[in-house]
Amino acid sequence: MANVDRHSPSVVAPAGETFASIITGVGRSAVAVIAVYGDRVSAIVQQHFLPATTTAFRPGQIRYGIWGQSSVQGAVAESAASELTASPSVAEPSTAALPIAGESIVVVPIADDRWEIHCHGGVAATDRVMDDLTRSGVHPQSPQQYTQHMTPSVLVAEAHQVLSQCVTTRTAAIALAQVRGAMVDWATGWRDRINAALVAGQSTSPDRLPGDARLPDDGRASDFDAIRHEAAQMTRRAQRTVRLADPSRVVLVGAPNVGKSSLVNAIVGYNRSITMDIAGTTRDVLHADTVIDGLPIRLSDTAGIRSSQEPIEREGIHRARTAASQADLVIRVHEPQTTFPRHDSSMAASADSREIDELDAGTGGVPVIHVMNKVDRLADWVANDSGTKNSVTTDSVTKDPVTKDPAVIDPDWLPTVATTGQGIDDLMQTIAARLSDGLPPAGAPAAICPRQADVIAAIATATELSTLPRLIEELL
Ligand SMILES: Nc1nc2c(ncn2[C@@H]2O[C@H](COP(=O)(O)OP(=O)(O)OP(=O)(O)O)[C@@H](O)[C@H]2O)c(=O)[nH]1
Ligand SMILES: [Mg+2]
Repeated sequence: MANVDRHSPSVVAPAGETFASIITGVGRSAVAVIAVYGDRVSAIVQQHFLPATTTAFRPGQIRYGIWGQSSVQGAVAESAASELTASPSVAEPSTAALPIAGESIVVVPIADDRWEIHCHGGVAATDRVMDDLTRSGVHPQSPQQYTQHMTPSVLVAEAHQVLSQCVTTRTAAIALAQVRGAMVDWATGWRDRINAALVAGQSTSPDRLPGDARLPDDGRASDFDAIRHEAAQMTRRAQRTVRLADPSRVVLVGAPNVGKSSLVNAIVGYNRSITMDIAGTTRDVLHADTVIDGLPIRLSDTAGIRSSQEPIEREGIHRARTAASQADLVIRVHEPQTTFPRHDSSMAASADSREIDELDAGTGGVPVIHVMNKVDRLADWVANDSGTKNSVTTDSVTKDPVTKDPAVIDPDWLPTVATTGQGIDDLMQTIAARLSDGLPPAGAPAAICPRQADVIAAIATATELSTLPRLIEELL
């Protein structure tokens, strides 16, 4: 979580006072961030923090160490405090602050007057740090009061709001980068550059379109392309970043009995869904929340898709389609029997495959991971069927039923056995990797609410350089 942005909005705390505020949602996240700000922040934090290394504290560092109650109280601590405050940017760590029973934490000096303490997100750990700070004369404040102390920026206020709702370190890190000013810096940087370009270009051709080969490149065209390119990238990511506090929606869909519920149970590690060797077991959309690789995820198990006249099953299938079409990621589950079917020209079989085709069409645009479940049955299925009109050869399967031999399974499909856990780690890693594709890199600007996403989308599609300063002001 501790990625530092070079430039960050400064705090405006009353002279002589120091404040602390838990800026992540207490008990919601695995890691809590406590902002400490004001004149004496450096001295006070060092009364309690013993860093792992003894180099001087500098803004922008990430320092690991132990948080423990200081054995030094009163006048000694105060005198150390005033010395350190005199030259905070070259402060030597206080060796006087010896921890008694310490807890591993991270301290990040953001600026001379604003540090962050990253500790365990539980109530006990945050209470302890806040109590120690309060005893050292720090005034506890709510996140709202903290935001009021920040240099007024609607972007930072919005980021605080989102940060306090994030439940995992990965998502909180994205919001924290915005609290530290990633988006503010992006917007102000571009505003200054574009204003300069507009002033410089006033005497030439201010309405020139970017990339217009007939006009000489005076730098404005490439600036215009570059900001729109960056905004377009943020717009693509906005689908996910405007919902940082919510889990990613991962929906399992496929024909009945392929093992969707069994896969959900294998991923979450407990029997969330009923599984049974009867097609049509799951009737409604069932959710299970989990965290994979630091990402909050809501897995949705759904009814198997087939042609059915039964009203409850039909409604379940309708809900499955809707969930899949609104997903961040679809896990399309197959099994050997449905993937390599015997030639069955019955009305029922073709009606079922029409339903499945419709499902696949309805999830067009949503990223999909294909899973071949029940690969333990692959050899049996083909062997029992050898000599019939099956579409795979027995030879290619019996050699190694779990192989990703293209003759057996599409190489991009993940083989699993939900009932034994085989392939589940791979599946979870693939889910995390696909969801991470849509997230910004550490410290990058991100549109973290619909208002920001709308303005960024307008910047991405702007047709004239001269409209950008107004849009950027709107964002700020
Ligand atoms: N051999 C084998 N059996 C499996 C595997 N995965 C699931 N099963 C079994 O297949 C049957 C159906 O599994 P479910 O998880 O209920 O299938 P589903 O896709 O949720 O079925 P519906 O809810 O009816 O759509 C159960 O008896 C499971 O124990 C697997 O990888 N190998
Ligand atoms: Mg099921």
